Amino acid sequence: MKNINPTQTTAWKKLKALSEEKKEQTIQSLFTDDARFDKYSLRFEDILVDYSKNRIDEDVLNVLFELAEETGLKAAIEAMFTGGHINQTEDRAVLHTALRNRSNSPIEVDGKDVMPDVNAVLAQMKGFADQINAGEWKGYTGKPIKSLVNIGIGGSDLGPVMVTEALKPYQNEALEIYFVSNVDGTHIAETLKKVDPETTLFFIASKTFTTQETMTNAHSARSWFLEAAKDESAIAKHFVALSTNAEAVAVFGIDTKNMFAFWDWVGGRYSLWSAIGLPIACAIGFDNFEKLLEGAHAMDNHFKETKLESNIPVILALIGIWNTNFLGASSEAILPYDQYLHRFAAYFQQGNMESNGKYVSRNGEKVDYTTGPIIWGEPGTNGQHAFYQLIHQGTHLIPCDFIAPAISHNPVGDHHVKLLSNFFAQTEALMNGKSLDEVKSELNKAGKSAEEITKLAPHKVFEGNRPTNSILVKKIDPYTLGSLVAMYEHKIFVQGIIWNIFSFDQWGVELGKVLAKNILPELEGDEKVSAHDASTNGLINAYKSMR
Ligand SMILES: O=P(O)(O)OC[C@H]1O[C@@](O)(CO)[C@@H](O)[C@@H]1O
Repeated sequence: MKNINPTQTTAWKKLKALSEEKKEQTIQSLFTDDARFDKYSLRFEDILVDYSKNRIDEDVLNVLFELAEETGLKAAIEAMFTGGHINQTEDRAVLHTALRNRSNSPIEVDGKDVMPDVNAVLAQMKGFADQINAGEWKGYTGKPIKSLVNIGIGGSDLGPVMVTEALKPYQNEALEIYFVSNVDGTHIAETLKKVDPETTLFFIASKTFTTQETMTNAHSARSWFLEAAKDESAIAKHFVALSTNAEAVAVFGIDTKNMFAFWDWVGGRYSLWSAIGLPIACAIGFDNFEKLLEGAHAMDNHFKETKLESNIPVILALIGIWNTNFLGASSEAILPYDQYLHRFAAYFQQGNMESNGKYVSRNGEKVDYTTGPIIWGEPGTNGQHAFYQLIHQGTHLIPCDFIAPAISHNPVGDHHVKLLSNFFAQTEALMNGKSLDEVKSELNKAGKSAEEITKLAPHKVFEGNRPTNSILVKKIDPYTLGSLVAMYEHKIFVQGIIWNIFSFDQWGVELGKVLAKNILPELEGDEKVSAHDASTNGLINAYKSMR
């Protein structure tokens, strides 16, 4: 893989010049004819991606593709899919694509084809999920399992949460699924109120099986369970482990035959396709989990095989770079017009920000350009009543991805057409805005006086020219969701390559954890602490005086 400072490339310098040359250009002015939609939208099976409402034209896009070429994107894609150790700081391959490699073509890591192991775990997951769904997995009193509790955090939580919420229409109604992630005792306490130890199965989901929150919650769940079951032999019927760390699983007291393994070349935030996805497979059935894998695999093939100019993840990534590095955006909003997708943005907060929230480049130097954006978002239409004021009339440029299904799982009355009318209207409004003349004319028609118009008009003008992508899918089903998630994963990958950063480690999460471990024992007893700065000492001592 190349190791190029992107700002040193010819393309970057050209883009800089273009951004200067075109700084007065508006999106609206680019819609000189109807051809623009056809030219700047792409169809991938049941997914339509319309990127025409961006501040891009042919000049800009062509140079963005040159940037991708100059930074060695094609070779980087090949390196990932073929098991190269592209996660260089951890000396690991990055092969979440192997987990959904439905072609079963060999993929080697360090000379060994990983597909037999991948398929063995998938078979183990199928066997288990089928038993759970058939009510054949019995608890210690012989009752079938009816409550699933996943205990995990970060990538061991966000993916299963997002997918089971997104695919709730496909969930086995005989099963309830809960997720505990926060070490705050409230999370486990409130969850355990809802379940019965005789009919509850716990997934202890942790790649490392060392994460403080997860192990604390797991031990609390174990204690709660044994208060009822008494006999430790019952653990085997109610606890399974999803991990790469068999030794730690055994130490916890879970039989390793109840362990569903995955491997160090699966990043936590890319792990929902692995054993971490077992609660998904149990909740929606293994057949639907397989469709999720198939949808992601189809997008993998698109990403791997399609020329840059028609490659959806590449285009989304390049437009993101244009917005971030040349138009000054620092965040991106993901706005799904689908209530079932209410955790979709949260999932990609980790997926994107833990991957590209880096300020040191692949050659160990501090970058002199912006890298990963802040990702945020809420479902539409709720966001319209919360933060769209800023998106429309704030001082920040916030590129937005609008996502919507053409078909709802809940065709209640005229709800869906109203939802979609807002989905279509918002990107139109963000692009076209409303001019001062239009505002004055409206106020005039409303009978406002000249003085009132003068006072009010400036506040009612919408500058517009705010970039958006519209992603319209036929329906949020397992296959389509798989494709959508993979699409965003590959967008993140492309941006990491161009920004010349390592997207698959996460050293930035370590310092806080270490300091927390140092402080933990200091919170015992009543003696004052003085080992820290005045603020941290002050806070800890105030806490001690309050409790
Ligand atoms: O799955 P595990 O090993 O318990 O890690 C949980 C999460 O913690 C991290 O912050 C890494 O420490 C995320 O990258 C990861 O998804």
